[in-house]
Amino acid sequence: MNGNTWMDEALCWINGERRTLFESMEVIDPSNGERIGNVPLGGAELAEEAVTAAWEAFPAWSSLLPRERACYLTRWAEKILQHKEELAPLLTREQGKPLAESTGELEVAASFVQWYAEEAKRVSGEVLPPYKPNQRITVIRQPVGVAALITPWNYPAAMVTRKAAPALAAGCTVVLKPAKQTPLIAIALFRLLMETGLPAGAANLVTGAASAIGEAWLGDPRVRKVSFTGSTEVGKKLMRQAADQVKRVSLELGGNAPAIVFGDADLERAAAAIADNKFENCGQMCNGINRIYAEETVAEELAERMVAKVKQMRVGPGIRPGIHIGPLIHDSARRNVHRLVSDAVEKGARLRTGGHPLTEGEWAGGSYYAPTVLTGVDESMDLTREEVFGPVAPILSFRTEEEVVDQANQTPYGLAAYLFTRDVARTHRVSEKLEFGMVGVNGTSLSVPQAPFGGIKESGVGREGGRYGLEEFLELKTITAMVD
Ligand SMILES: NC(=O)c1ccc[n+]([C@@H]2O[C@H](COP(=O)([O-])OP(=O)(O)OC[C@H]3O[C@@H](n4cnc5c(N)ncnc54)[C@H](O)[C@@H]3O)[C@@H](O)[C@H]2O)c1
Ligand SMILES: O=C[C@H](O)CS(=O)(=O)O
Repeated sequence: MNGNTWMDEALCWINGERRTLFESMEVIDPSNGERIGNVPLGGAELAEEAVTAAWEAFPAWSSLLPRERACYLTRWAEKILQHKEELAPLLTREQGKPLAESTGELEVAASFVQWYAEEAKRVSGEVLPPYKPNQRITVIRQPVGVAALITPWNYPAAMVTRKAAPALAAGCTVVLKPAKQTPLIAIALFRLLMETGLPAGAANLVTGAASAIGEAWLGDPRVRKVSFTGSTEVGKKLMRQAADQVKRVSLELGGNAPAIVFGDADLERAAAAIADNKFENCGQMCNGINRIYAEETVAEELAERMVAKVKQMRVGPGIRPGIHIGPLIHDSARRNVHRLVSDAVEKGARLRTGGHPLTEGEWAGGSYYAPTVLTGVDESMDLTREEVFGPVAPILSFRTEEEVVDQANQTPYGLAAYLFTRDVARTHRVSEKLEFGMVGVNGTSLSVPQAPFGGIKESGVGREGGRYGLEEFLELKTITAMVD
């Protein structure tokens, strides 16, 4: 099966069947601006139809034995891995990331499904000690109900499975809306899910107008849960809409991650880990480093090591072998990145490499930006407060541990933070003081199936991953019985 076949069948999935509409919307390849496909332009009506299918499927799906639900998920994971080489070019074409990153993302996507297939079997309750004679207090866990899942464009495969797998494992049925920039990989993953023989209606996918679909789902009392990954702005809107019916919410929103490099750190290790994180997916990662604080004594050496690494990175169409950095998702994202870099330079930052759009030759038509390292950055510059979401590494310097922890925490966001040091006591001291949901120490890899992923403050509520991610789709029920 080739990539075109996946695109030819780019339709919604409702009640186990493919659905199309007369109206459609285009999917654009960000590496050259060309149209690569069309998907249905769904709205409130289709959204409601999807909820009806999920609502009707819920009693049977939630009544299956956990090990039966696990079988569908295991088959789904196997199919994703079996097809990853065909799906990776599809992901790259609509999202832009290099082919190796797309393959890696599909492996991660499958790992969430596999992990939740196992975890489905471990949902259990508790028997509590009685307060009165002959009293039996039992706590059970039950699926929340129909769950609405809204996914972003930056990790369009992994975010689908990080939400859908725990929801289905818990016994929820789902309606999912992928981002308009990257619906094709979500549709392909759903096709594989349907091929597992999943009962009709247990999982439904709608593409189209985000706010119309969102309003239909948030206003529908049959939907009991919404799980969203994307911008803080949209997350807040969904939270307000969810309040009307007190729906459960999980929000994974923006970040402004600091990376703190202390003078005693292994600088080569720090530079490599920071560069890997910062330039992955062209810097479009919610837990991507946004501010690099280097202790004054090592700031210049860290900058030189970073610049040397960045200069070796090849920018181009992700589909081509040997490319390290693809295009940004669209031109307005590129304009935003350039606005932030220009503001920093105007306010005195030193451009060490990059700092401009790439528009000529092989870059023509795509939204490419030269990977950038800036030194002499300070807090007056907008890029230290806003999420850059692009291939830009801004380096600030600091003198004391107290000062840098305070600066790192000066943000309304609280998703991820990183620190590099050889001092074990400092590792614990600083990790505990950082006001973020996740802290990486001497490394930047945070997203694994077994660990909770998520933020505090305006970076979101709830967690994905691990048994915590499953809890998001379960309700506790206390049964207190008198047995005399
Ligand atoms: N946390 C993350 O992983 C993440 C992912 C993507 C974008 N972002 C942040 O968001 C910024 C803007 O990106 P974006 O505009 O694509 O994000 P976005 O929040 O607009 O989109 C994310 C998802 O929400 C949907 N959506 C948008 N408006 C909606 C509404 N009113 N109701 C229901 N669903 C709605 C989108 O269609 C998409 O599926 C980025 O620059 C970045 O800062 C963060
Ligand atoms: O961008 C947000 C994602 O959650 C990043 S990751 O796939 O978890 O690394």
